[in-house]
Order: sequence, then C-alpha cells, then structure tokens
Amino acid sequence: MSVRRLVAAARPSFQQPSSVTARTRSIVTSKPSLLLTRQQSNQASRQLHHQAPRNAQAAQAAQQEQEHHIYESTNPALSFPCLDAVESRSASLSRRSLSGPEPSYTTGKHLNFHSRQPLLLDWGGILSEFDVAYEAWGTLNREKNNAILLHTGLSASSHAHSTEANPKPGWWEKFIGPGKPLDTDKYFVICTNVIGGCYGSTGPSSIDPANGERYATRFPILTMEDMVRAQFRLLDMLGIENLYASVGSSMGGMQSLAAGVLFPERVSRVVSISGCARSHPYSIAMRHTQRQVLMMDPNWARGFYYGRVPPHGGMKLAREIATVTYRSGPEWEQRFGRRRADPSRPPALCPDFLIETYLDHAGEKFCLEYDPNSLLYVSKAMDLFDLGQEHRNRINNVRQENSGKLQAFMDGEGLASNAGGDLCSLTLPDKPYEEKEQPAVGEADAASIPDAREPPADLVAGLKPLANTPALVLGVASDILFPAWQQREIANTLRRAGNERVTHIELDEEKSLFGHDTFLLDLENVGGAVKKFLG
Ligand SMILES: CC(=O)SCCNC(=O)CCNC(=O)[C@H](O)C(C)(C)COP(=O)(O)OP(=O)(O)OC[C@H]1O[C@@H](n2cnc3c(N)ncnc32)[C@H](O)[C@@H]1OP(=O)(O)O
Repeated sequence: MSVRRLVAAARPSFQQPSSVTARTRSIVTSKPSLLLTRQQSNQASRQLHHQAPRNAQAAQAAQQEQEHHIYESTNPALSFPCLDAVESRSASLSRRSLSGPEPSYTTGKHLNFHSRQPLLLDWGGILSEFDVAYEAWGTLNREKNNAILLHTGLSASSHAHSTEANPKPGWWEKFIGPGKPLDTDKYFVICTNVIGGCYGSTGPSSIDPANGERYATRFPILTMEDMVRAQFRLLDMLGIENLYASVGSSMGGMQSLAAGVLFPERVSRVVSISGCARSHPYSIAMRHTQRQVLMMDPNWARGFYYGRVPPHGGMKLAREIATVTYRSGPEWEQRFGRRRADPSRPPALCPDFLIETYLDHAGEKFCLEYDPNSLLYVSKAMDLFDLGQEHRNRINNVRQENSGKLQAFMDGEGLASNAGGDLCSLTLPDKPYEEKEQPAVGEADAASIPDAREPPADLVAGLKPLANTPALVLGVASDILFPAWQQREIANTLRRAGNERVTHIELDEEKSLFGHDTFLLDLENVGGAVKKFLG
C-alpha cells in the first residue's frame, strides 16, 4: 500500500466508542442505580465473559471498563479518534512488509550527481562519497553564465517545477517557466535536494558505503555551508563557474546568502526571501520543540527505526508545531475564526475547532512523507547558521584541524570509528545555567535588539564577501518564524558592509497574511519582486 493510501486509511474520523464498550455500558446502565456494587459489577463482567467467551480482548476491555469507570465515574469516558488514528497507523505500518527500503521517501524522478570525492563537513564529519539529487529547467547557454541555483526550504525536494520525467506540479510551479519570475526563456534553473535530506541526496536514510547500513544517527552534524559546498560540486560537474543568481527562501534564503559568502567570485546576484543571516533564539526554540517531540516518540529509537515502524506520531506533532510557525494568527482569524469542524457534536479533546483539524491534517499529510532523521539534521543545521565572522573563524579552525583527517581518509587510511565523535556530540552543560548580567548595549551590540538600526560589527565583517554582490532581500510582516526585522538586519548589514546594490522589500499585512509561507503562495508580490530584480 502506498504511503499516501496508508495515511488516508489512518485519517481520523469521529468514531463511536467500540461496540464492546457500548455493550458493557448497556449492561451497567440497565441497573436502576448509576453506580453498581462490586458484586453486581462482577456479575456483569461474568455475564460479558459468558456472552463472548472466545473474545479475550473484549473481556479484558470490559474488565478494564469496570475497574476504571464503573465505581468512580458519573459520566462516560470520551472517545479519542485522533489517538485511534495514530494507533491504527502504527498497526498497519507494523503489519506491512518492512524488509525493503520503507518508507521510501520520494517526490518522483530526478537527476543524480554522485561525487566520489569525500566531503569534509564543518563540524568534523566526513561523507566519503555522496549524491545530490537535482532537477533543471531552461537551457544552459554556451557561456554557461545564465544558471540560477534555487535553494529549497527545510523539507522540500528538488522538484520545484514539473518536468517531463515527473509531471507532478513542483513546490514553486507558478514561479518557474517561460516569462515567469525564474524565466526559463532566459535562465537555466537548477534546484537540488540538500544533503541531509531524503529525496535522493545523501542523508541519514542513505546507505553508508563504509558498512552497507543506513547512516541513521551515525550521520554527521551538518551546516548550511556543507549543503552549499555539495551543491557547488554539482555546479563544478556541470561546468558552471559562475552563477547568474543564487535564489532561495526560508532555509533557502540562508543558503543563498551562504553561497554568496563562501563563493563570492562565483555568485553574481543573491536573492534571500524570508531568511536570516544567523538563526535567532525564537526560531531555534520552535525547531527545538519539534525535534523534542519527535525524539520522544519511542518509535524514533535514537534514529535506528529503519525497517521498523517510523516515529510517525512524533513527526505528526512536529509538523503541527511547524505549521503554527509557518502561517499567521491573523490569517487563521479570517480563515477559520472560532468555527468548529462539526458544531452539532459536543466538544472533544481531539481536534474539534477548525484550526485544530487544520493542524491535524497538516501533520497527517506530512508524517510519512519525510524522513524523521532528516528533519532533525536539517533543522539543527538551520539552528547552527551564523554568518558572523567570529563563528566563521571558529569553523575555519575546526576545518583546519580536521583537514588531516580528510587527507588520511583520502590516502586510504580510512576513518577511526569514533572519528569526530567529540565534535559531533552536543551535550548538556554540567552546571545549571546562571543568568549573567549583559553588558550595556553599545553600538556594536545593538542588533541584539530587534529593529535596531546599527547591525553588529561581527555580522558586518561576516557579510563583507557580499559587499559587491547585488542582493534582493525580502521579508513579510506577518512572518513569526523569520520576522521582518531579520531581513531588515540582513539588508542593513549588507549596506554597512559596503554593498550599494541592496534592494530590500517588506510585504506588510495588507499584502500578505500568509506569514512565513508567503514565499510559496504570493506569486504577485514575491514573484514580482524576484522577476524585477533578476531583470
Ligand atoms: C522552514 C523552511 O525552511 S520552509 C517551510 C515552508 N513551509 C512548508 O513547508 C509548509 C508547506 N505548506 C504547504 O505545503 C501548503 O499546503 C501550501 C503552502 C503549499 C499551500 O497552502 P494553502 O493553499 O493555503 O493550503 P493549506 O495547506 O493551508 O491547506 C490545504 C489543505 O488543508 C486542508 N484543510 C484546510 N482547512 C482545513 C481544516 N479546517 N481542517 C482540516 N483540513 C483542512 C485542505 O483540505 C487541504 O488539504 P489537502 O492539501 O490534503 O488537499
């Protein structure tokens, strides 16, 4: 059965309590008194056992029903179709054959670039070889200078637009094509699945060539810059020395900037939509909670769930939290208000208000579509993002320290089994945290305050490589995940770094209430700005 059908089968419905439970109740409530004596109750239980001697489960349920409810409860227990759905999905997942590469995460046919050259990652991990899944639209000109590298958001695949091989609409279908913002009459548009992802590029669900097993959580910690370096290996293979533009939104907006910082001589223009130059605590907090609910799902099994039931319950909850950060309260005010899914029914603890069924649906749709370990690694990479100079210096040092390890690997000495273990283990501090008094806010620190005009010197220094790169920075006032002040921070920092060709646009709430997802939905304002900037 396909993943989609499984999800559909498991979708919650407002079920009645099971017939056994109902039958038990009818036995119980047929007595004149609401509360039974223990003797009467035992009699009822025996009667039930007698009526269905072969159904041990039913008898047990009846017994539990009595033990838990008859003596204390004045009211019937509520039903929980939302939990039934999760349980029935677990049951059907464990019933189906798990011998193959299941669940297989795919959005359809794509191209593949396989690098045999190892990749040293920022925090010391090594990918001995790796794949980058990609798709492309338009035609690469003879000079190979009309390529646009389109970076994805957290969980998207390379399928930004339909192709002959995969006619399914892509996640930026309306933004790419002849005469569209990414005009395929002019540009050769390339989109990749990031490394760490699960749609064809090497990630935790891939096979580690060293031992033939899935990496799972043996996959090393990743950064945005690692993902970008892998993409540039692909560009090398395609013979593209110079990009016409690096374009991305959300996580892609981070990568777009990172590409310009890492390879300033190879990136002619940068577009960063609803992104940031470094992750701020609120967005880290929101991703942390998603990772925590996922990792607390017992099916996660510290990442070694492949071939077993995946942590779909944790994934569902993680997606629901994510969806809260992707849209906006004002949008939901207009869209759902306080309406309930079925006002004719009494209130329930399972999804009831339209906003609840909406979030539930978003979680249901996603929970088997994306690899849970990929979610953890890619979202952590977002947290680690910091284009400030101090951070860059630190990472450069770490890379320097590990370059010997890479060399040893390339010389055929292999990797020690615990290679990079220290570097890759983020542990809780030994001592409880003590609040420290912050130094008075001077000019250089002012950007720790949202909306401060003066960007931090550290970030200015970090974005210096972009001083001569024309940049479009776009933000959305209703975005709570990457609030508009963060794009103002990028624009101000770039200007402060000496960039005189920065276009900054902020869409106010009149223009969009779609919050962070505006980049997926607003062709006119987002697409229009991109088209104008690219020329
Ligand atoms: C952080 C990063 O780097 S990137 C983050 C980027 N954001 C995401 O990944 C979120 C992706 N968002 C999506 O996929 C969205 O579906 C979009 C943006 C493509 C489309 O958004 P919209 O057109 O507004 O549709 P939205 O997803 O809100 O709702 C439509 C679905 O919800 C269902 N729905 C709507 N209201 C309700 C409700 N009250 N109860 C139950 N279901 C509902 C619809 O039936 C529809 O279902 P379907 O998709 O199965 O057909």
